[in-house]
Amino acid sequence: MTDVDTAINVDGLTKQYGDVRVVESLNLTVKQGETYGFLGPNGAGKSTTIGLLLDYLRPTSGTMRVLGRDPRTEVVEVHERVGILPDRYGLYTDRSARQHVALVVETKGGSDDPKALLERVGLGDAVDQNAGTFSAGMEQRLALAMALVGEPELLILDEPFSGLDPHGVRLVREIVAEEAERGAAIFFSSHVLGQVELVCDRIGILHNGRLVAEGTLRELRDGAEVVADATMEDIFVELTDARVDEGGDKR
Ligand SMILES: Nc1ncnc2c1ncn2[C@@H]1O[C@H](COP(=O)(O)OP(=O)(O)OP(=O)(O)O)[C@@H](O)[C@H]1O
Repeated sequence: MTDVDTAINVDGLTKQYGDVRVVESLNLTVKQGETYGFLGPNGAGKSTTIGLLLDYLRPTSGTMRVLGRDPRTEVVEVHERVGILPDRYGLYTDRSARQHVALVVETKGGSDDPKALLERVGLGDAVDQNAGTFSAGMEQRLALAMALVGEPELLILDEPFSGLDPHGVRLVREIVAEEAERGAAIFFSSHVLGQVELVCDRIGILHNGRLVAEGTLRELRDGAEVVADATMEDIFVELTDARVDEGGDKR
């Protein structure tokens, strides 16, 4: 597969802190236009992987390509073309939602209408409200609007359902589907397994920094020795618990 066909390509990626490898020999490919769910228990290494892809962190070893570019040497080009919802983001308490989105539009040199993007994420009534007055769910919706600026070729979303009520969860799922329909690749981490099951083309399960399973829901079901109608949660528990038992400890 050439770089043109791949949104993300990771080869032998390792991140080590002291003696502890939090991401270990990770190989991962996300195709153009694909929706890929990146799952794993708390501390599995999902945010670290995302941090490496976006050059927030530097790997110990391994190579990466994001939209054909090396994030270590071409970070500006990568960030221009990727819509990012990080796990932790800082909002300006004294700036409105509109100002936040406008800032991203300006940075990316785009022409999006901030109000339209905010309406899309359900913040139509809070366009000119300061982010300092926002609830956690409203902050998450604003961060998503910022990620959507410029119709990015790739969306990297770290826990996009975090803090959202059921309406918000459904909205994010619909937005992910719409973005995929437009042709964007979407790589997102999540613990909301029912939603992952509904929107992802492929799913990767990370455990203790290693990819322990990858494939379509059907392929994961077949590989996990679970019943035929097993849910994503059944598969997740089976795959990640088994590994803990094998290893004997849960770091
Ligand atoms: N700066 C650091 N120094 C040492 N260890 C770190 C550092 N940053 C992260 N870790 C460890 O790396 C591991 C992976 O963390 P990471 O945040 O990537 O997990 P995650 O899969 O995103 O978890 P969660 O689902 O809880 O968000 C954890 O054990 C964490 O304690």
